[in-house]
Amino acid sequence: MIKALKKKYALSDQGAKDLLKGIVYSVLANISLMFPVILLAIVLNQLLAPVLGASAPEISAAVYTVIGIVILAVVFIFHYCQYTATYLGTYDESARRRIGLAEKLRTLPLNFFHQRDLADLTSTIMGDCANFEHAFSHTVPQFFGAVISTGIVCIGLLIFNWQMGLALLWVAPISFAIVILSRKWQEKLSKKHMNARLELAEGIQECLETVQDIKACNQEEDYLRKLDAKMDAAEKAQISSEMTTASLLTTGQMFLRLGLATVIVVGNSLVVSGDTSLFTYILFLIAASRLYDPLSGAMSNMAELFSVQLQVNRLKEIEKYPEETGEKNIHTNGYDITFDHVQFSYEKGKPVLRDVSFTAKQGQVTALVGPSGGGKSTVAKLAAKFYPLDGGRILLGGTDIAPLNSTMLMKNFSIVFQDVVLFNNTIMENIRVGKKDATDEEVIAAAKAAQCDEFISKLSDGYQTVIGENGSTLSGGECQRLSIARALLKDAPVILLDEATASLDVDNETEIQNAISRLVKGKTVLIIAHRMRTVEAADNIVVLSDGIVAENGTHEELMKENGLYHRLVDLQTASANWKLSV
Ligand SMILES: Nc1ncnc2c1ncn2[C@@H]1O[C@H](COP(=O)(O)OP(=O)(O)OP(=O)(O)O)[C@@H](O)[C@H]1O
Repeated sequence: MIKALKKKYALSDQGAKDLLKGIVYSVLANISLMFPVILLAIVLNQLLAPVLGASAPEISAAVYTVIGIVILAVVFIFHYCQYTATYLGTYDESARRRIGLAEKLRTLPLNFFHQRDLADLTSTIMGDCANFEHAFSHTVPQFFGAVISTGIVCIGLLIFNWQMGLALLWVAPISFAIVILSRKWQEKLSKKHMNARLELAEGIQECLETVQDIKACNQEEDYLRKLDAKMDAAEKAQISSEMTTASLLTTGQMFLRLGLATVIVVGNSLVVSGDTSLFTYILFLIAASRLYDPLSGAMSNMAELFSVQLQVNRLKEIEKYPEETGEKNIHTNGYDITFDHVQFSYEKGKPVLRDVSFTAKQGQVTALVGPSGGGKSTVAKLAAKFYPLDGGRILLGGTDIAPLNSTMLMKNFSIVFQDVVLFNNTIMENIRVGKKDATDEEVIAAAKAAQCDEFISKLSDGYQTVIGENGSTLSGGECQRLSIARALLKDAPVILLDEATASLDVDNETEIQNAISRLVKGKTVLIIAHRMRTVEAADNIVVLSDGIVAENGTHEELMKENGLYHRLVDLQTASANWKLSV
């Protein structure tokens, strides 16, 4: 049972045990609610007996009072236990689930994050987990509790008097069938609603991230119109899903109440014919009022369970995603990076790299140049094993990186990306990301080498200044220098520089390049730069065009070849003389 609950609702061992405990206490709490009904039937039977000329056992008011108090105590105890088992258990499980998800995300390959949409992931981690909290505290135990306890009571009532039992219960299977048979329909509408909500979340996130550009292009109206359309779609999907569920549910619940009419009709005729006692009749009338409430509740819970199952499936998708594996002990013979007939595509059928082969030697600077979209950044990312290849091999010091553990492999790389990522933390900690155990002195030395010291000293709190989300309080060039400082601090044997000096002015660029020159001594350096001037001194230049290596050699060799590289240099020289004219 615990295993089945674990599997169905993606629970931990403890979570499944707590849920089972919650269900058992829900059953007991529901059954305990029948005790006052039985006591009431007995009291009514005794009160009405003289009026109706029937006989009933004489019980004193004191005895009824004592039994009443005992029943109240039992009801209270079971409800208290149900409350603690379901609510406390659920919140503990919720904490475990969130921590588990975070742990899982930590172990997933980078590929996963490139495949999944950020808004979708946020919605699973935040929204779905909050929905689970509600479902597992207010719905799941109550549903199973109501179904099991009323099932037991129904069996008892059928054994006690099968005719009256049938009159009371014939409606239940039909009512439940209305809700169960429409499950596929409800699920389809819930899915539609969920997708519309996700699209809206993506739209809002995109809007917040690009608010500057939207305003700069005077696109607010157009953008808000599109966002409005997404809101309308989400609203319509929600109304349609909820209205359908509510209509089906109300139909089922109304049908259930028909049972009261059949109890009255059948009970009347059985009492009149003398086939049943007045006590039985009264008992079934009261039972009808008590039994249909939990059954109605169970039907509502069932509808919520259908929708929760969709979210559980999304969670299971993350939990099932194969974790980052691979050899953790990495042995390489030096740090040459070799691309050996590499083929790669982001989307099936759309090749981005076709048969790319070259070697970036240790102790040398290898530059990747070429027209935009030629595949330079992709090559740099593949060198660090961000994605699996479609064909060919990438070797680090003669070792194929495909079977290696990415996290361990990454220890050999210092990377400065085009898009700098900074955290909403102090400058000191943002640089320290490069080397967790670096001393303050080491961090400051790296910052000085990356020409950061000057602007940092002008900030009110110096290295302790908090720089806002993704360095929002700094300029593009300052962010880039921090990212270079981070790479300098890491001091790994392989250095990937993707447009590392793109946001710097000429003075800064020269100084940073001096710093980088110190950093790269004896290392394998793969550098992507659009300014040909930056790569003239490179030991090897790989010209990538349309996913293939078009040319390969030193600046002088490539200039002699008079091919694509030559044309790119000419173009840049021409553009250097370009002036803005009005
Ligand atoms: N995450 C991605 N998903 C799908 N396609 C992508 C992705 N990243 C890049 N591409 C595509 O792959 C091709 C190569 O892109 P890449 O960024 O490697 O080129 P690049 O030479 O670095 O370009 P640029 O000089 O403009 O930065 C392009 O056609 C691009 O549209």
